[in-house]
Amino acid sequence: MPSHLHFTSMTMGEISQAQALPLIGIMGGTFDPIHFGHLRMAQELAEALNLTEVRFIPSATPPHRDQPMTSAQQRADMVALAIADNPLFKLDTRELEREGYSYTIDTLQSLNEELQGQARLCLLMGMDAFAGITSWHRWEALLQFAHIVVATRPGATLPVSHTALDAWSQQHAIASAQLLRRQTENGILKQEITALDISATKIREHFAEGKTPRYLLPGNVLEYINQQTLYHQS
Ligand SMILES: Nc1ncnc2c1ncn2[C@@H]1O[C@H](COP(=O)(O)OP(=O)(O)OP(=O)(O)O)[C@@H](O)[C@H]1O
Ligand SMILES: O=C(O)c1ccc[n+]([C@@H]2O[C@H](COP(=O)([O-])O)[C@@H](O)[C@H]2O)c1
Repeated sequence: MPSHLHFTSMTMGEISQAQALPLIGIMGGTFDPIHFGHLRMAQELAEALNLTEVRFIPSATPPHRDQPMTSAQQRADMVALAIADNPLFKLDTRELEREGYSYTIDTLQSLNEELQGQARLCLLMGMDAFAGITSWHRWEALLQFAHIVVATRPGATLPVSHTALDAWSQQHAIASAQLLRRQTENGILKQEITALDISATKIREHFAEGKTPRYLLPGNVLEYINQQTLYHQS
């Protein structure tokens, strides 16, 4: 048995019960705006991990960046439009209903309380987000509430060796999606996905330069942006 599997304190019955629980993907983001990079990542991770649903959770007040150009409600509206045709994808607005910074740990804690042990959580993120995770609020406690699944992203690299993040990643590494399903302790899985070099920053730049970001994001989201004249369109 690999050394990172710690089954000793659980009975076989408890282990198979944990393995049978549905896995829910948690896709947090600023989504300013949501684009095909987010949607494709959620789809591929859902398939790789056999997730029963993916919850898109727009951040109301992101802790580590400037306040977004659009309101939290507008970003949630765009997410709702983008995921409307996918029964696997759900919008969760709990961060819009909370005061103060939208810390992920608080979100995971409230989800776990709500689920009452009837499902397990997988926190989905791109490699760029993972590279900065040691600056997150109570980052080392995140694994108490969810697995962390890190998707590859063009331009983003693995943590540099001999850092706290590198040590943590190695200590909790899960080798494959199949092992994640079987593992009772939360861990960190790196998952290769189709490389789509799309970012919300680039999309906002397209608008600023008077170019169209068509084909980088869903058509109905682009329509909404145009209707609401978001992103400094003249
Ligand atoms: N093209 C992509 N490939 C893989 N992961 C992505 C991609 N775009 C976004 N993500 C991931 O989705 C999550 C939410 O990202 P976010 O809403 O900040 O989008 P972004 O495109 O990175 O935005 P911005 O350019 O404004 O920083 C993060 O975990 C991020 O790493
Ligand atoms: O909890 C934190 O301290 C924290 C710090 C930075 C980012 N996050 C979350 O990470 C997700 C992706 O963030 P971003 O800035 O890449 O959109 C989003 O859900 C943020 O709320 C969370």
